[in-house]
Amino acid sequence: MTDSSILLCRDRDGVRTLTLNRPQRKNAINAELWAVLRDALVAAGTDRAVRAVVVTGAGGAFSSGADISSPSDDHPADKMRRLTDVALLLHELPKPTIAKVTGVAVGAGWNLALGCDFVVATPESRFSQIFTRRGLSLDLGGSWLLPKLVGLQQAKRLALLAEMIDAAEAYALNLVTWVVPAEDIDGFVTHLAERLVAGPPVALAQSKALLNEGADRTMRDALANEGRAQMVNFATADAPEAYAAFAEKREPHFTGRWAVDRARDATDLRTMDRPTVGEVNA
Ligand SMILES: CCCCCCCCCCCCC/C=C/C(=O)SCCNC(=O)CCNC(=O)[C@H](O)C(C)(C)COP(=O)(O)OP(=O)(O)OC[C@H]1O[C@@H](n2cnc3c(N)ncnc32)[C@H](O)[C@@H]1OP(=O)(O)O
Repeated sequence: MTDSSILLCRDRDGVRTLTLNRPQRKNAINAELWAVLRDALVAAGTDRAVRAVVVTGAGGAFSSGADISSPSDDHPADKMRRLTDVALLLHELPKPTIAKVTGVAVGAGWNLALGCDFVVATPESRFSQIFTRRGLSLDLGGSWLLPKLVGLQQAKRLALLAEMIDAAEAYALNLVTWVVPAEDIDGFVTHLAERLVAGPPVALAQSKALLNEGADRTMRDALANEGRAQMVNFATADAPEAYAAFAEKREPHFTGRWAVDRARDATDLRTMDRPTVGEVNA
């Protein structure tokens, strides 16, 4: 498990919590923190004991985006590659991700939160696509995420005007999933993560990928993708377990293993071609 003083990694009951830990800079992300965050996302994606990931910030802020306190000497292209790596790893992580936002989330800091599957914020949280105030434009996937979440015109309003908005407005714009009182947010996120950990890992990963890709597909292609995903789900032990649990009127216990060889994990979908049922049962 990757751990460093600027990114804290904590595991509990299948939930890995990654905490940006540069509170003196509102958790601004410098070159070192981009690199550590990238490694932590790779580790979370491949560690089969990790069933859900929470990303948050220390010291009452989520993240103030890229560190602009001093011009770093690494090449801008290297910076952009690091941001690209983090954005894609987060987007394609085959596990549910939750951004727990207290305080500010601006620039790449906000898009780090939006790159998670769920955003939980407090009423005091504040958000800004602040880039243009720094002579920059959107990054960390903001140009893909914002139009999908709020529509093109509101995305341009947020990006071109770089306004600071509060959690209530962010929620109204579908940019926050839940707004929770500050005193309740830790318990809320813990319970949400527990619900996700109890789910079928393969089906959750498939559902996330289908929805991430679905909006850009034709209905015909989306249905074909759903069929392929369902074939994989049916090849795991989780589908028959769910049916048996229903018949026996009990809660299912999902493992994310193949039906034929229950010792084999099926959760490492990213590193293998999505097999058809025939291949798995061969
Ligand atoms: C292929 C070729 C490509 C070429 C491209 C070249 C481009 C180069 C590559 C660029 C890659 C990066 C892309 C950019 C991503 C971004 O995220 S840009 C946006 C950066 N972030 C900001 O501009 C936010 C700056 N901060 C603020 O506006 C405010 O701090 C706040 C977040 C609104 C909070 O305000 P407040 O609560 O009043 O706190 P402050 O007192 O302002 O801050 C407390 C201390 O923290 C320091 N700090 C805050 N934010 C940052 C930051 N982002 N970087 C560094 N330090 C920060 C702030 O200075 C205070 O410090 P002290 O004064 O020492 O107390």
